[in-house]
Amino acid sequence: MRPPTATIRTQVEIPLRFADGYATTARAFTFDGLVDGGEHVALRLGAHLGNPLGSQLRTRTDGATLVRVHSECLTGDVFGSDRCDCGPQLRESVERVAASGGVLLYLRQEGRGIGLYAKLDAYALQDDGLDTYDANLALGFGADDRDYTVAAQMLLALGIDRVALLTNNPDKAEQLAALGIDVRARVPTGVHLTETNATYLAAKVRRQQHTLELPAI
Ligand SMILES: Nc1nc2c(ncn2[C@@H]2O[C@H](COP(=O)(O)OP(=O)(O)OP(=O)(O)O)[C@@H](O)[C@H]2O)c(=O)[nH]1
Ligand SMILES: [Zn+2]
Repeated sequence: MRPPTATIRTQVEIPLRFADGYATTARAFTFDGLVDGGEHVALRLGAHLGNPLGSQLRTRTDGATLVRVHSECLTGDVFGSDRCDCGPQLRESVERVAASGGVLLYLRQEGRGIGLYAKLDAYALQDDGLDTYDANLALGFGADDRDYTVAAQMLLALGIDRVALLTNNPDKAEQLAALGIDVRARVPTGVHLTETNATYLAAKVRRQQHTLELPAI
C-alpha cells in the first residue's frame, strides 16, 4: 500500500570530502510529512546534481534509480567502530551512487530502530555471549525494529518509484515493494569483513538471510 504523501521542505548542496580524499557533491533534501516525525535526509548524488528537483535523475537501462537506504549507526558511521560494517558500507555507497547517479537515504534508525543507548546496552549483552539479534530480544525489542515507510515516502516525494536497491538485506527490498516501490533489482554491497566484525556479519547471514558472501570459517 502506498504510504501517506510527504513533501520536500528544503534542498541544498553539500560538498562532501572523506578522510581518504574522495570528494563529491550531494544535494541534500529534507521533508515535511514523514510519518514518524524523524529528521531523515536524502542525498542525491551524481552528475545530474547541479540541477534542482524536477530535472531528470539518471537511471539504469531498466529505468530504475540506484538507491541506498542506510540506517544510522553513530558508532560505525561517525566514530569508525569496527564492531559492525556500517562505516565502510556508507563510504562505499556514496561513491557507487555518485558514480551511477542516484539517491542515498540516511534514515535515523539507530540500532536497527531501538536507539543509541539501547544499542550500547545490546553491545554489553553481546560481550556476555548473545548474538546481535538475541541481545535485542533480551532487552524486550524485536530482532529488527525498522519500518521503511518513511523511505518510501521520501522516494515518492523525490519522484522515484522504481529502484535498484543497494543492500544485502532482503527485508528492506520486501518492505519497500509492499509500500508500492518497484524494486527492479537488489544490488549487494561489498563485504567489509574484519576480525572484529566477523561474528556480527555471520549473524546477519544466519539469522536474517543477508546476502553476504562470507568465507567459510
Ligand atoms: N540493535 C543493534 N543494532 C545494531 C547492531 N550493530 C549495528 N546495528 C545497527 O544496525 C543498523 C544497520 O543494520 P545492518 O543489519 O548492519 O545492515 P542492514 O541495514 O540491515 O543491511 P544493509 O542494507 O545490507 O546494510 C544500524 O542502524 C546500526 O546502528 C547491534 O549489535 N545491535
Ligand atoms: Zn553499525
